[in-house]
Amino acid sequence: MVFASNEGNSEVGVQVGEQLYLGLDFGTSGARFALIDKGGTIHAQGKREYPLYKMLSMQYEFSKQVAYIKEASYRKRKETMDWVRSWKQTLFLLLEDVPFHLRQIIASISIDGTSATTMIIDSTTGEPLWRPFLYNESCSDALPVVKSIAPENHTVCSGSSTLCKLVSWWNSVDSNKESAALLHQADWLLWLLHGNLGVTDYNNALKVGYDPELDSYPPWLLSQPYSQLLPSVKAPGTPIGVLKEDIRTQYGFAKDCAVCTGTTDSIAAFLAARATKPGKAVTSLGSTLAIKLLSTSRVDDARYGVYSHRLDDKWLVGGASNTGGAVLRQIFTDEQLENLSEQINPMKTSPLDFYPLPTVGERFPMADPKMAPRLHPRPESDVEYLHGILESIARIEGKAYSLLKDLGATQVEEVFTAGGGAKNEKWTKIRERLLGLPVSRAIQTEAAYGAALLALKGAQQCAQ
Ligand SMILES: Nc1ncnc2c1ncn2[C@@H]1O[C@H](COP(=O)(O)OP(=O)(O)O)[C@@H](O)[C@H]1O
Ligand SMILES: O=C(CO)[C@H](O)[C@H](O)COP(=O)(O)O
Repeated sequence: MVFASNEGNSEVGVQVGEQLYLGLDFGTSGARFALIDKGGTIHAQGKREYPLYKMLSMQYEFSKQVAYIKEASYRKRKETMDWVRSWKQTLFLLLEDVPFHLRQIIASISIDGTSATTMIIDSTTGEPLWRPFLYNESCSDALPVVKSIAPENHTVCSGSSTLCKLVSWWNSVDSNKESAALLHQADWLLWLLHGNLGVTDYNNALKVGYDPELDSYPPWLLSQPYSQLLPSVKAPGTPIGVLKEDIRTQYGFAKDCAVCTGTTDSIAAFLAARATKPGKAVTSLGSTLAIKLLSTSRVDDARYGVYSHRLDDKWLVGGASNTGGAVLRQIFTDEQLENLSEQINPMKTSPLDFYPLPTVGERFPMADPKMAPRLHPRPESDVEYLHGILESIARIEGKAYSLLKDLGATQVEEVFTAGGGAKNEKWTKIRERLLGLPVSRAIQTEAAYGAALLALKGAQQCAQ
């Protein structure tokens, strides 16, 4: 646990009667919180790695001859991560990390999670009926069915979409369908706090097929038998209820502490950067590379993994590549990254041409579940190797922004960086050289800060 509080730091004292707003970010490799006041000053922040809980999972294999077999042909039991237990534990550890004396004046809470991380739960108890489908998992078995019902190149026409995960589950089980419901990771964590099942936000709902322009699920989706599992959709930062009484008393939060709808991690990172003009963009260099460009025009094209999230009256056009920090972490420790980066000349072009992926499969700017990582030949020098990887990831970023322009989005004119990679100044310079644009570290680089801004938005709605 890394914990920072501004306790004792006089200039961030809390004024009498002042209230604070808590944002929680459940990212790929860990979770964080940020506690802010209405002016955006941070009063406390912290992070937790996910505890590693293992569980035996039923690995269903299907007969290749029968598309929708009623019974699994055989089952393998293998050890797998118990994400549900890990996320739940992390949520309450983060609440414990919030300074006790500040909890009483927290007016609202919001949470962001990884996009398309899909949970099938019991609609009465909220308990999971199945293991979660993670954000980058591809359920391509469902793709033909999804493509047969959705408009051509719709956002859901990707194996990693929430809808493909829902259809894959629906076609692989025979029981529990009538009592099942779908939630996203952030929705389920928020439910643990407020207790009202079946609510999501229009950012998380995008990849199950929600249309943020119509502000509804489209008819082609509502006519499907599994549409009964879909949650109701509200704008991000909408108050859903207040903190459950048992949690409130156990942790010492205020009686009317509101719990508000959340968003996805890369949208929260965009909100944190507070980029408000079309043409401004945020690249989240976390475990993945997620791009969000503020555009006056909407662009959706699943052939390239491009989709548009709604942000009030504009569009956040972009996508998420599987390249990014996860590949770096497979090869280097954070300390090695720091030391090796120091020795890189960012003005020198690396001759190495890689496509860094942590495993097979890419989502954006090419949607290719079979794309293999390319990280060889590895040079003798680790400095040159890291330089080649950073430059190759920057080239992918450049291709992504060019693609968005070619597809009709507002031309990018400035890029802010969020996520763990934002601290790497040499990487920033490499990216600036390749993008030919101003690239800088966002003032606030943590998605948790964006989630806290959503909590602030929700509290202001409560006050109206
Ligand atoms: N100095 C650095 N240069 C480049 N990448 C870094 C550096 N330090 C950490 N990272 C990368 O940042 C990533 C973690 O960023 P973070 O935003 O916490 O990820 P996430 O929220 O997606 O789990 C790691 O994958 C790590 O490789
Ligand atoms: O890569 C990811 C996890 O970090 C998510 O896919 C990322 O959140 C992108 O999804 P969205 O654009 O819907 O936020």
